[in-house]
Amino acid sequence: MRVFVIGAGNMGLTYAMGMSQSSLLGNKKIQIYDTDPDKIKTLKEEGVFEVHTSLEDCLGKVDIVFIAVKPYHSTSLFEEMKPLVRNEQLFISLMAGVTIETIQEGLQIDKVIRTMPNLPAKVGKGVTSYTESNSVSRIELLTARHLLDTTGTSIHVDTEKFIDASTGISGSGPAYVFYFMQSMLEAALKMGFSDYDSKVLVSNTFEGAIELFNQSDISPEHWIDKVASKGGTTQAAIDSMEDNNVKQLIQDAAYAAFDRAVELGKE
Ligand SMILES: NC(=O)C1=CN([C@@H]2O[C@H](COP(=O)(O)OP(=O)(O)OC[C@H]3O[C@@H](n4cnc5c(N)ncnc54)[C@H](O)[C@@H]3O)[C@@H](O)[C@H]2O)C=CC1
Ligand SMILES: O=C(O)[C@@H]1CCC=N1
Repeated sequence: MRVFVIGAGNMGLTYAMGMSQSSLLGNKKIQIYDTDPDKIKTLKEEGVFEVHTSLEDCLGKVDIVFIAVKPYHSTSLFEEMKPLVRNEQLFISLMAGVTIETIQEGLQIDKVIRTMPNLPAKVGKGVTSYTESNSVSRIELLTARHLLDTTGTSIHVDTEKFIDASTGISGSGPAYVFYFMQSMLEAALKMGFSDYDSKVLVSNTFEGAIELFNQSDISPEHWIDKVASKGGTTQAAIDSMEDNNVKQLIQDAAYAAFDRAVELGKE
């Protein structure tokens, strides 16, 4: 199977690396293309992928095309791709907001899988939601799932609304976690800890909490109860967050990302 990735950025490279491990490729390398000459040069030197400097020599010959450019580059990219693509090919988009219909119309093709990945895919801990156009067969869907799972885990959703919604939860979500971490790091520094000690305190707190959560069926709310003693320190912190409506603010932020994904689809 010949797999081609367009856009060798955070996501494109991450998926290309993950998919390189897939048995579905046989002995073929992942093919990759980017418009940035510096990236092309580095990728050629590394020799992991079959690197292309134009679409003409390869796009028509591959089976699956991953599109991993920024949404605002999609219109011009589609113009360039359109004369070179075939309707039997499967297109898998990683782009936030860009709808299946836009991709079908832009490329004049039928088979599209729209996904929403996230950055922990870089370390094999990504989560990708995906949905497909009507003409994608069951076997193509299974193949796509296998490829997506090379970077972590995936969930199938029935409609594109859930792709936009998962953008607000898992796609943008790592940034919310980093925001929380940054806030805790800044608090630790203000309290007088060194950079190193602040990082150890914060990263181990996150890692330990996630591990506890993953190893049980207990909800985060109940875990909070296990940390908080009546009238104690944790309760003081949670009361402060509740008084400041932090939970609602986080939910508002997730909805802002969801709404922005829907908006991007209309631009
Ligand atoms: N970074 C993230 O955490 C997530 C990103 N996404 C989506 O993934 C897509 C890519 O995002 P990133 O990888 O973060 O962006 P990036 O900026 O790291 O990578 C985009 C790459 O596309 C290349 N490019 C631009 N125009 C091109 C063209 N016409 N042909 C070929 N290559 C072209 C750029 O040179 C760049 O290397 C976006 O659509 C974004 O919505 C989705 C979920 C998470
Ligand atoms: O911020 C963005 O638009 C992309 C989509 C989800 C994460 N990064």
